[in-house]
Amino acid sequence: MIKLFRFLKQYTLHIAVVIVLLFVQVLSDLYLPTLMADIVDIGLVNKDVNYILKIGGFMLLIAAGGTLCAILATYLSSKTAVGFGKILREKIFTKVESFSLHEFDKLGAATLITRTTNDVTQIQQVSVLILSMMITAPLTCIGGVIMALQQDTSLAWVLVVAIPILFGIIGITLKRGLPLFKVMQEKIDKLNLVLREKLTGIRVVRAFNRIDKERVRFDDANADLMDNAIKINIIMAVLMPVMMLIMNVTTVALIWFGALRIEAGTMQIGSLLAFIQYATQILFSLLMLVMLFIMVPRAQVSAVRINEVLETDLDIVDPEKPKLLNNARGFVEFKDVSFRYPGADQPALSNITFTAKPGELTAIIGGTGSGKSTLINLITRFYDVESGSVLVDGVDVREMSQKVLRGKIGFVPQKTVLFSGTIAENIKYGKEDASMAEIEHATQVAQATEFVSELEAGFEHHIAQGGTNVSGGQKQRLSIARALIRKSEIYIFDDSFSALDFKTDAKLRAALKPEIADSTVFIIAQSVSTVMYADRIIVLDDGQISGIGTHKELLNTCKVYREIVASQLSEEELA
Ligand SMILES: Nc1ncnc2c1ncn2[C@@H]1O[C@H](COP(=O)(O)OP(=O)(O)OP(=O)(O)O)[C@@H](O)[C@H]1O
Repeated sequence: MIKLFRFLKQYTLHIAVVIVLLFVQVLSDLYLPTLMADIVDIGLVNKDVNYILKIGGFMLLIAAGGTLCAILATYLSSKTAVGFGKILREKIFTKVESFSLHEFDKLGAATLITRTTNDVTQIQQVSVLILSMMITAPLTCIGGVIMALQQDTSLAWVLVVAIPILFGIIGITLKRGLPLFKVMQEKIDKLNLVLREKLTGIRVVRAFNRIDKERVRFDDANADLMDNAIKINIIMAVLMPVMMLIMNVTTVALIWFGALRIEAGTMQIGSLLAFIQYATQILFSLLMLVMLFIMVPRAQVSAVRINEVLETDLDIVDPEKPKLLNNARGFVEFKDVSFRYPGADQPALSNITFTAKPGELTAIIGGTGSGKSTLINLITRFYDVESGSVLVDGVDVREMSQKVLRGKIGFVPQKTVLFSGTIAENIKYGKEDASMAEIEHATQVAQATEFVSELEAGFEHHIAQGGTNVSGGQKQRLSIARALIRKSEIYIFDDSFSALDFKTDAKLRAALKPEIADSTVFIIAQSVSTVMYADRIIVLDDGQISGIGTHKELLNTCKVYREIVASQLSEEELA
């Protein structure tokens, strides 16, 4: 957790003020019992009303000052902790944003969400405790012992007995409680994972009548979390009364033995009362330390989880001195590229070499899992090559800034993603400052105008989270419009026409042609009719290029292509 405290730098002044305020508060708390003893032993014994009023008034002032310090300290420490939480969430979010797809896959969305929310909250809560108790508890404890001994040394043995018992109980609590606290976050993670999967896959869950099974899965995770929380609560439920019992027994012992000393004339009543108050303060401060000992380890688990995110070595980073690109606009070149997903035995792509120029349409075809999307992911630098190089405008993509690279690309992913917001906002996602005319034009080319104009709110129609309130084909067209509005040098359509009917597909491709005529275009498609007019068709088979050329050339030279064609086109079309 100490590592995380480096983010508290901007709150240094706040923390310093809190320390001073708490110091003053503790001093005032420690001074009050002594004053009270004076009132009893001097004021009451001598029936000196003036003295009682004077010291009483002084006590009121001191108490008011202490309270004011406590309020201010609590306000500042809460402000610091909340600010700390905000900084941590920002840091995690920024880091996660720079994750490569591999790092996302490794950690998973569910735990990233828990770490950004629940784990940060743990740290936030414990920071308030640390800020107040780390100062107050030890200071009160040490100060209390000194002040108590000043009142009477012979009763100190009662504390000498009580404190080790208290420490014994703290030890047992920590031994039993710590493992439970440590797994708490993992159990919350598990619950989030199940919940997330269930909610995102709700249609499949329903279609396959798996609601009951999924409920059991959720209930298991939920009950597991509850069981753990109950075990923790049982420990806490036992701990508190036991601590109170020790405190009360200590008080009774002090009164008992103090009374004997008073009777013997070796102690005054005021001193006993003050001693009892100091003993209570000492034991309470130890109780606060226990709370700290309980909370800190749990927050420590959260801190480790947060640090794990913050310290993740990024696979894909910008070079220190990104190369500037020459005037070329959209040249893409693969030079003997091989790539393997982390942990995979077999490479997903092997020895891929080709060049694509502006004005050219390159189509990629191949069976499922042949590496088509992987090839595209290397152009956008979602992953880095294992060997060889991918060049854009003559520069290795690893040597240019990711922002510049992706600024050149209009990408339509295989799995369409829309964000909650209006249709216009979703299209503008491709170009923030796009005018209404540009939005309308992109929509027109993507063949989405008709369905948008049929909507009551038109471009202001609200897209639900995940784009669930539009059809698959409509989503695809909006996602194409979003890419087109960028006027990119390189366009990538990853199986982007699959949800369109034949007529819309033909109309869209005709409208698309002039729009992307000067760009380098990649189309991944399963159907021969989509790829047959391409300038270059790359036929992938098991991660390798089994043929490259035009439709005609491949019919003569590539067996795999001929098989794909034969499975899709009729004899007449083939002829
Ligand atoms: N994130 C990943 N981690 C590990 N292996 C992966 C990952 N993504 C894809 N693969 C594997 O890499 C190979 C190529 O996958 P890719 O998605 O590129 O195929 P594709 O040709 O686009 O398939 P499809 O037409 O079904 O979309 C497959 O064997 C796949 O299982």
